[in-house]
Amino acid sequence: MQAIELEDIHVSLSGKPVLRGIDLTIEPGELMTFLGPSGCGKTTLLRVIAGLQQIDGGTVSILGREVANGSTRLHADPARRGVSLVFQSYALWPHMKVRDNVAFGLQVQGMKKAEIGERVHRVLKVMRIEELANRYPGELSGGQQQRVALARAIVTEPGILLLDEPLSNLDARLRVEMREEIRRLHKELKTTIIFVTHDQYEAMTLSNRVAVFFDGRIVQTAPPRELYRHPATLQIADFIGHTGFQMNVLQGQTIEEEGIQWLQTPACRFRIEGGQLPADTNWTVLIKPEDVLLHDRPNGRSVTAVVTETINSGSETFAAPSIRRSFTDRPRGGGYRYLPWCYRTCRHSLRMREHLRPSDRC
Ligand SMILES: Nc1ncnc2c1ncn2[C@@H]1O[C@H](COP(=O)(O)OP(=O)(O)OP(=O)(O)O)[C@@H](O)[C@H]1O
Repeated sequence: MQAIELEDIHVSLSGKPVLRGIDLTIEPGELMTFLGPSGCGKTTLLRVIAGLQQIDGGTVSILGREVANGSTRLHADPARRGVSLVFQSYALWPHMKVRDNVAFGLQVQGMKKAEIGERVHRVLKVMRIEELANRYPGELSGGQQQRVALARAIVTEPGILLLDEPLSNLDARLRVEMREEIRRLHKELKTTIIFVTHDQYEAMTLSNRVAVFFDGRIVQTAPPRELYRHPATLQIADFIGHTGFQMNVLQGQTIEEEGIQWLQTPACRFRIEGGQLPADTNWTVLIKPEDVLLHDRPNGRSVTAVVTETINSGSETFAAPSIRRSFTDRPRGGGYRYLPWCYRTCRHSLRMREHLRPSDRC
């Protein structure tokens, strides 16, 4: 049985289509992220699953039970879907102590007092906030409030946990800590988790699978590594690149010389290995900055270039090597040709990282 099955979900808000035919299956115990630029419909889909948003078309099933159907107008109550939602704003009750905030959901369920006490204690321990039990939300830091919100969501032991950008209000360091916390929770509780974010780093480091949204549609669903290595479209390739540094995009054509097939681009040419491409066809070549390796002397397969600009971000130096000539025998015209961005991490080359300067040869 699947944890969640979405079939051809359509939602319009104020007459504007916001979800345009979403199909998605999430397996039990999966940690899936919804990733995409602002306004592409991630939160709306999360609200559809939680039951906070009616659908105009399609069906939603949770743990094998249909909970929404656009044709029959079925819309199961959010409280009866077995899901728990944590919003971007923690929405803790300010007049209640941490212990009471966490206990609230169990009280609503009519659980016995002794059992509530035991469960709350256990969850506070899991979230490592036992010592905060008697404080009010106003006496907590952002990260601590976030943990309380998560404790409140998991105390009812939901089969499915929905997290809507839960880390966006935290500073960089707390984000890393909370990410680890969510990963640990997922491992320990084996809950199905959907995590909404527009931060690709968060999506790539947290999830088993990522669903990439653009304009109300899911354009690719894949494990992070596959998404990174085999993006389905140029748009995804660009979105999943290094923040702030665009992918190098080259137009190329297949050519054949002495039985060897090459992909010729204005900057350089690539030998086609492991198969054949159709002859004399045009291709778009994507080169990730991190796949361009800098060497301080030619090695027979390298392209001679001059580094015209570098940007240092601390752990990495980005370089724009300008290629003077193609390494083919047929240079087309003189001068500079192309500026592929590349970057080096200290893992690859400490020396280059430290000594790289504009005008260094690479
Ligand atoms: N109540 C509403 N009425 C009309 N339009 C809405 C409403 N809520 C959301 N929208 C629109 O629906 C689209 C999708 O919104 P949604 O919040 O799902 O996007 P998102 O991908 O989660 O964005 P973000 O990352 O910024 O939170 C947006 O264009 C938004 O303006």
